[in-house]
Amino acid sequence: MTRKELFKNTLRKSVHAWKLINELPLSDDESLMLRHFMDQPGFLDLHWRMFVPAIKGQGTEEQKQKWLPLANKMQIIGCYAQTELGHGSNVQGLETTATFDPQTDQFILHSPTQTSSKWWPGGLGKVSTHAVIYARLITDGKDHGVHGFIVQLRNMDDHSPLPGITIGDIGVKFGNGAYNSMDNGFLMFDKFCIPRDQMLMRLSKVTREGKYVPSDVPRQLMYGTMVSVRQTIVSNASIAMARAVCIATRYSAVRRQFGSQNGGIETQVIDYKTQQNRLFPLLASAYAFRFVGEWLKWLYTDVTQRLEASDFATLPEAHACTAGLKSMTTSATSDGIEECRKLCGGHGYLWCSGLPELFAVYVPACTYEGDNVVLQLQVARFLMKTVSQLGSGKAPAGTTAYMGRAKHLLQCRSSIRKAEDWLNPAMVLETFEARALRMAVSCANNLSKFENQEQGFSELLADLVEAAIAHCQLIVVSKFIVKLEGEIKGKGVKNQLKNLCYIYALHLIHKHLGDFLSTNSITSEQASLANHQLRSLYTQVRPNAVALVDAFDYTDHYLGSVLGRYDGNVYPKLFEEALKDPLNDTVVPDGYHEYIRPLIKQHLRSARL
Ligand SMILES: CC/C=C\C/C=C\C/C=C\CCCC(=O)SCCNC(=O)CCNC(=O)[C@H](O)C(C)(C)COP(=O)(O)OP(=O)(O)OC[C@H]1O[C@@H](n2cnc3c(N)ncnc32)[C@H](O)[C@@H]1OP(=O)(O)O
Ligand SMILES: Cc1cc2nc3c(=O)[nH]c(=O)nc-3n(C[C@H](O)[C@H](O)[C@H](O)COP(=O)(O)OP(=O)(O)OC[C@H]3O[C@@H](n4cnc5c(N)ncnc54)[C@H](O)[C@@H]3O)c2cc1C
Repeated sequence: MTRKELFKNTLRKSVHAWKLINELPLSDDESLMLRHFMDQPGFLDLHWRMFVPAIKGQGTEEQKQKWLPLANKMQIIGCYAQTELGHGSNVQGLETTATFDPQTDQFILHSPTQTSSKWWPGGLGKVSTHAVIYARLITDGKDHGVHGFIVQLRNMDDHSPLPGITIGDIGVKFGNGAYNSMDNGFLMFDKFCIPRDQMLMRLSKVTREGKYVPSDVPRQLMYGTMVSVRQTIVSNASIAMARAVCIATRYSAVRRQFGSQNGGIETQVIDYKTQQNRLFPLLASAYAFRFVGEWLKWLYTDVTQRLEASDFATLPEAHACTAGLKSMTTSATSDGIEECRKLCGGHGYLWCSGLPELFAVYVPACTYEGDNVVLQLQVARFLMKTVSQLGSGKAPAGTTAYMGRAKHLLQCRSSIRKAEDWLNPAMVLETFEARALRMAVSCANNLSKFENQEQGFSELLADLVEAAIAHCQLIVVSKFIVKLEGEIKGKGVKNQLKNLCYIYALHLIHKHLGDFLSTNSITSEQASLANHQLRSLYTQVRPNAVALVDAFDYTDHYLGSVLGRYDGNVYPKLFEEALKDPLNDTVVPDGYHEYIRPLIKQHLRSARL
């Protein structure tokens, strides 16, 4: 499809999905599943996952009563317009202004520079009638920082931009289809006025007289919508990873290369230890991210309930966990999808393998909802704060509770003696805890050598990110282990999950061996025992690998992959797909008479001379 066709077709699908949601009717959770099966980025994502939650989280009761019924019935369509051309990560650096005018009781929205243009918001370019806009609030010449406002963008009769608003699509993005179904947009305000009651005023207010009244709740609640979406992105990482792994596993069982004895059949590529060493950790990650996603959903629900009761104690941890796990799981999934493409050899590069499109549509997850490095630095700040409070009498809680055992974890030596010890959950956990804590403490010690903490933080950014990743990996491993300790239905399922859990943990040890050795969390002998155990786990997973991806229950239609077909009938279907290509519509291609024939003839002439 051309971009215009793709965009219009996504509108058609979105509106059809909305019709089904109402007619069937579907619950909120089922509606999200429908979005998942629609399988194309579109304006509904931003409307439901960001615009509506932003109003719910930051609007007053009155504002919610006014706007939510309209949004819930989709009589208005909204997006989340925070990022600008010049600033995305640095939200406090946004430039759009919202200046209160006491004469008219309005805010004047203005884009003072080119870099202050809103740039990237999904659904903004062509669809949304409204947006939650983030702008610097100015009253009486004073800048109160960034706040949210509900703004109508387009005329409700003919969809034209309202006077004072310049709006459009930012252009083609990575890939052919992929994220191009979405109208990520730009927007500039030229002294555009909105009524005062369209500032989202749950967190702070501007009175009729123009007085700014900050609230006593943390200003970070303004970032609440991002916390909510980061949480869903973690579960989505599992879905995308599982999809790629399903394709690569099924195809690896079908594909044969080398190893034929006396004209017999060749070896299935899935039987090569190198293939297993690349594939099975990704299979394990798909399961691991699912379980950590379930846990994160619980954590998010818990913090939301606490916030409603004005208990803000767990907000920093919820922020650190959602930011860190969003970052870690999306980076691993993007890399994992690309690895699955390579695991499928040359055919993985064909569009009909389903992998190029999956990669192209998935990879911006490393950037949107917070650049992955910037987010790990938030985790690092949280860890440095926790380390600095050790010994102050305030016991670390939640995912940093292990830091409360710092005295032991800083000096303990791993008691792994044989390969099977690496299947002991307590020993594995202690190894990850020791590594994470020692990396964090080492950063804290290095930081303390700087007179200026901010300068030290800047100097140590790379180490801090690694410490944050170590902490996040510990969370994922520990939540997988907790899952195994709970009730698991199905004969033999627990054993399979156990294998995957230890593959996940041990492959991380192998991958980050430098960390584990340099922190003395394990010795090189213990590392080689871990590798030995890992190989043994691969052998145990091998006979069940296809069943473990079938368990994701993805239909052929959803997978959209000739290589990942359930029936394994890959080669005839590759031919069928090839023959569908428009280049094969004619035997002699367009351009033959114009370019190929004259070229050949010229050679023939010179050959005769
Ligand atoms: C597959 C699809 C799935 C779902 C579909 C849904 C949607 C469609 C898909 C994509 C849509 C994408 C939409 C977007 O991208 S919207 C734009 C997203 N933008 C960002 O994420 C920007 C990232 N930047 C930030 O979040 C912040 O600027 C920052 C990096 C966190 C820094 O903020 P700043 O105010 O300067 O804070 P600091 O000075 O660093 O920290 C102050 C203090 O605040 C704490 N903090 C920061 N953020 C939060 C938060 N969210 N919640 C709670 N607390 C927070 C921070 O830890 C620090 O605490 P101290 O105790 O140390 O003071
Ligand atoms: C597909 C897609 C959809 C999007 N949808 C929306 C949307 O609906 N609404 C919306 O408001 N926005 C949206 N965005 C914007 C998105 O949220 C931002 O692009 C994202 O937050 C990253 O910010 P940035 O572009 O400013 O990156 P930058 O911050 O400019 O990052 C550039 C580089 O600088 C590094 N860097 C930046 N700051 C630091 C630091 N402090 N320390 C170390 N390194 C640093 C980063 O790691 C990165 O390598 C979308 C983006 C994409 C790609």
